[in-house]
Amino acid sequence: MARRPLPRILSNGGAQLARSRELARTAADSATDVLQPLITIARGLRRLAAAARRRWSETPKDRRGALLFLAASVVLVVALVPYGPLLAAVVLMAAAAWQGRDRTPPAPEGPDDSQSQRLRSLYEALVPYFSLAEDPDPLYAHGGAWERAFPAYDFDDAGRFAHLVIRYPAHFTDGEAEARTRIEHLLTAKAGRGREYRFTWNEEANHLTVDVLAALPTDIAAQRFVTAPGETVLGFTDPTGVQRTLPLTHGEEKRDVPPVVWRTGVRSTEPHLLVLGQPGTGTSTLLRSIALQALHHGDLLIVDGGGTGEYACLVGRDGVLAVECGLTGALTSLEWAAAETERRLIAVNRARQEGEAPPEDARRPLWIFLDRPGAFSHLAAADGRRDPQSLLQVPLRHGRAASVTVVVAEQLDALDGLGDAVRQHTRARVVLGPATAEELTAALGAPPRTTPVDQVPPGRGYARLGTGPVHRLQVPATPDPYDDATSEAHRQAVLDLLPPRTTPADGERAPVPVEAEAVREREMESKLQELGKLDELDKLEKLDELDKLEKLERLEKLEKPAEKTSAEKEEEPAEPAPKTRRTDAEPVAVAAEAAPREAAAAAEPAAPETVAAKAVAAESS
Ligand SMILES: Nc1ncnc2c1ncn2[C@@H]1O[C@H](COP(=O)(O)OP(=O)(O)OP(=O)(O)O)[C@@H](O)[C@H]1O
Repeated sequence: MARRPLPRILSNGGAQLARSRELARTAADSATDVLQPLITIARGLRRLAAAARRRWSETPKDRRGALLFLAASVVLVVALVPYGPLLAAVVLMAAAAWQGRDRTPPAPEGPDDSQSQRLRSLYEALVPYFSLAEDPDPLYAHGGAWERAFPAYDFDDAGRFAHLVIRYPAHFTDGEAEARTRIEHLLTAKAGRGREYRFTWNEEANHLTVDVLAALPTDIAAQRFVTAPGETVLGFTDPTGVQRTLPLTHGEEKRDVPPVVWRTGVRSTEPHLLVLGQPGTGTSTLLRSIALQALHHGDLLIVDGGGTGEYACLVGRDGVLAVECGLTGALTSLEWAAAETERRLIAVNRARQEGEAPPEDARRPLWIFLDRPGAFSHLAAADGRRDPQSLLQVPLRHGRAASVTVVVAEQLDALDGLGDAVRQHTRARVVLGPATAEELTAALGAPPRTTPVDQVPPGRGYARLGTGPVHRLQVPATPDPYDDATSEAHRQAVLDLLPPRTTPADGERAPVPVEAEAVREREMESKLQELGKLDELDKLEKLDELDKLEKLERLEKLEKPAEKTSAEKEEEPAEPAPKTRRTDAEPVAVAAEAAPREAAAAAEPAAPETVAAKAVAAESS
């Protein structure tokens, strides 16, 4: 059956409604202008009537008769006098017009004393920078008129500058970064530190505009953002920075907030991301936020050099191929990722040559997250093994065509330790936490247009996509749900976004019947006694049952490899076992973590995952 088109109001209703609203607003404005005298007279009549009513109610009852008589006499006289009614109407209208006039007191013109004082002292401070000895008509001179130099200004309730336009002489070298920076430093100091300012230099008009920026919202929790496939929300920024807003829910409330959206995939010009920041500034949180968004359309591989278990909530989730915390696991996974990128490239090229669409398993986005690669590089160098960063070359170079995206997070001071490939190919950059203008320029490739401040909340920083502008950024709160310090609302928000677990998490076991569990626990305790680890029992009491069992298993693991000779170790297969998750029509369950884990345990006998993780943390601390 042929489908009937929607009524026009529904198909392009948005534009029509907007136009109609605009027309209605214009008509209302014009009508208000034309009818202004009538409105004033009506308002005046209302006020006169109210005054008459008040007078009547205030008059004592015994005098009301006399008042009524007086009013009636006046009406009679007016009626009898020639042109009396006409004159009375004119007088009444005039009185109403006078009473109905707009009585809002005009805003006081010009600044008050303290504001004038501020403007004058700022003017005097600028004189050495903007004056020239041989200038015949100086705009800036000691004791000169600040009114000419500051054509517009605004103060906040605390009496500090909120907005300021500064005129400067044409001879000022506004094209030189150092000259501008000098002025910006001075203005930041004079206008009050601890606030963020945006400086807009209008070189054509010789104007500098200074705006104080409001703090970015820190109360936005993780949630399903309304974005297209291939779009990732890094965080939120100023409304002037971007042309789009995202509808968000905040408890019961709904609001629109301007996002910083990063586009990945085949058409992206900045297909990989580098996140930098001081420890504790929220880099892992940003990676977790991106991972939760990426999981809707793709598969993830997470390699965590921080070793603090920040990604434990993702282990075994549908779409999460692996979460690696040890060096061997990291190397194995990244080797697989490099091979998978090559496989995808070949598949895509073959499909193109045959004039067909690339196969689904070469198009499904694959995300590689590498948190703190520097820690692994250090370990690998100490152990004489390959630097995991070198395995990122292929995904970084060819990832775009193969729908492979790399996200690297590193500490700001370790920027130089990152490999060339990482630095060259991560054209999307984020810096979180306090950073100097020089550090920001080195990391982002351009200075921010706003003044960095020393005290910022976690998740606050700057983002730059390719050669675009530097945006202020606040990452949505996406805490580790297993962290005790996480609030219940934020924990639930993250848990709601996690896909179901399809494979047992690494180290997890199927629920053990209660009896069997008790037997295992007895076994464990006797084993600990044998090992002379009785003091450990105190600590273990605090853990729940499963944790105890897990610990026992790790102890067993620690014992076994120690018995092997190094020759035996070399004989063991170190062959990587790729954890492929096929995404074509016949999905195969994630080739569970077990295989690579076993390979990892075999190839790295003296350092099982947790030990390696602790070592990494110790190395880096
Ligand atoms: N956007 C955010 N909103 C609210 N809290 C945040 C945000 N980002 C981080 N935090 C909080 O700040 C703390 C540190 O965050 P996170 O662990 O992500 O930092 P990090 O830079 O990875 O630090 P480290 O390198 O020490 O792991 C955590 O308690 C986290 O909940």
